[in-house]
Amino acid sequence: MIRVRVPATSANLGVGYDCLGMALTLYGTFTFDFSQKGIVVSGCPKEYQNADNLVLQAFFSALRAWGLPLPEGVALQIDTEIPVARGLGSSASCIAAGVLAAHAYGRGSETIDAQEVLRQCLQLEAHPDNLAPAITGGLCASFLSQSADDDLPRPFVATYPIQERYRFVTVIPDYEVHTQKARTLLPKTMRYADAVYQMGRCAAICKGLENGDEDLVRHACTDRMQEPYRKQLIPEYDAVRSLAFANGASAFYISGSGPTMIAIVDRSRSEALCAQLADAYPSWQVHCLSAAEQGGVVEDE
Ligand SMILES: Nc1ncnc2c1ncn2[C@@H]1O[C@H](COP(=O)(O)OP(=O)(O)O)[C@@H](O)[C@H]1O
Ligand SMILES: N[C@@H](CCOP(=O)(O)O)C(=O)O
Repeated sequence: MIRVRVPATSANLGVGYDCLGMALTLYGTFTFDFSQKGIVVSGCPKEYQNADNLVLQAFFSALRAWGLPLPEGVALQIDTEIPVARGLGSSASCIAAGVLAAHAYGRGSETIDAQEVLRQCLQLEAHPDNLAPAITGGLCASFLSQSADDDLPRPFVATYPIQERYRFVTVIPDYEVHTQKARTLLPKTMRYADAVYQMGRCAAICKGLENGDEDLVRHACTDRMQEPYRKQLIPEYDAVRSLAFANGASAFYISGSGPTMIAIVDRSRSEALCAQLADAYPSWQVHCLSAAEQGGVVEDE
């Protein structure tokens, strides 16, 4: 039996499209039992209860890539707090869980090489922004680079701890947005001046989250690259944003490709803000989360 716990992740942080992401204290647990033949999947929506399940795809593709023996059967039980297609990295959590389980299954207690695990995960999701923090925890700035002797692009990840004072009030609408669809809304090119606007903010928000500079975070967290195009998928975006700022938020952004929205706030104001948003949207989930320092782990039985 192998059990893997993986955090939810919030990609982009508004201004870091496809390169920033952080782990949050909301978790999925994936339990693999190899005692019987055949494939059984439980604990997830019916449409994923089959051998095409993303967790199993990641598990088997990693075993094959590493030349490790395959089990004759897997019973996979999924217990997750991470909602599907809401912008909290459910797909990355599935992929990270599958690859970490393959490592534990085939390589036992051998030390995990996070870069190799991430490289394998990238076979199933091309952008590392959710996958990097799902594996390493914290706030990650990531990119891919391929030199002449690399067969595949190599991921590089800079990890920042997040100041304890911050809370991430996470507002999860009761409808889905699929990442592939949200990506089709984005333009193919960007003006030079907008790239300059974006780069400074993308670098600065990492420092502001690390050192607790709320004012820096507030001014850095204003995106021109994807939020203006995607907010049309979230009819309540403007109202939620206004309510968040009226109740003490320092910054506000669409998590990943949405529809979840996150208000960054000092912990002293976080419970009140959470209560306001939960009152305003009673059929939605509203959580007051912290940054998760730890990424995916194989738990002892
Ligand atoms: N428990 C699960 N089992 C299998 N596949 C899942 C599970 N949860 C999510 N997925 C896959 O991830 C997809 C959602 O990913 P995506 O659209 O990127 O949204 P997000 O990652 O923000 O939740 C689903 O359509 C499905 O393919
Ligand atoms: N950078 C990606 C992130 C998608 O995150 P998800 O949690 O919505 O899958 C994007 O913005 O498309």
